[in-house]
Amino acid sequence: MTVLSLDAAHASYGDKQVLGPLTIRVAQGEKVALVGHSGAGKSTLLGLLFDKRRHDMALMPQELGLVQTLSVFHNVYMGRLANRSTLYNLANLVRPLRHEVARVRDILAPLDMLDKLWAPAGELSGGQRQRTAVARALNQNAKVLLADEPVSALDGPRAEAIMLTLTQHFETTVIALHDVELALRHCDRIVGIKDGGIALDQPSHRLRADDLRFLYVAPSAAA
Ligand SMILES: Nc1ncnc2c1ncn2[C@@H]1O[C@H](COP(=O)(O)OP(=O)(O)OP(=O)(O)O)[C@@H](O)[C@H]1O
Repeated sequence: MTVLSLDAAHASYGDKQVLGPLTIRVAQGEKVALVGHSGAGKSTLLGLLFDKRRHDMALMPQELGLVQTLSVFHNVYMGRLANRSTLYNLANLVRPLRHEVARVRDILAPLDMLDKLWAPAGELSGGQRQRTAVARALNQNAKVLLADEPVSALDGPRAEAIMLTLTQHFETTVIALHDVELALRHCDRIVGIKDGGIALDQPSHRLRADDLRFLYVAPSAAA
């Protein structure tokens, strides 16, 4: 069953077209990696996919979207805002409820972030901010994850562990990754973006890192 699709989609910023025409289908259960040079259009493609089904997908944008003045607890809790009433959310913002704190603690513990539960997001390192955004996505009631470089600020072993967590937790994932080795290890389909279009779309088991090298040669002047 197809859970995400675009048909001859385009994206422009001002009068500059940066993506398309582009057609893609993502089936339920697929773990897709978007790879390609910086500026190829991966984030733009994730944005188009998100616009198709905003209501029931978890999104981890590259800039993370954390509220800097709020604690890690509050930022992670926000993953569930849409599932609760405004009154409940307000009450929990002012005085966090014990079971909500327990749920967030359970998510943060394996991410090694428990000691930062009440730290403001603005006082975290880049890697800690990324793990907070991962926790917020895990706290969302969603089966599909769209993520833009979710582990770029993390060291090797932690990046591996979090990629494993994300691809196991969410039924379907589309993740933009600079690290092609990580993409090949954790995703079952590789979609290579080049100059605003799909230049490669293959199962990971048929590919090696060398096969993806052409995606990273200098983009054309139009990109
Ligand atoms: N807000 C914007 N205004 C104008 N142009 C933009 C904007 N955002 C992106 N672009 C342009 O659109 C193209 C695609 O950008 P996009 O961010 O989708 O690439 P990307 O593959 O995600 O890059 P990276 O790997 O560096 O995140 C680039 O040429 C970029 O300069």
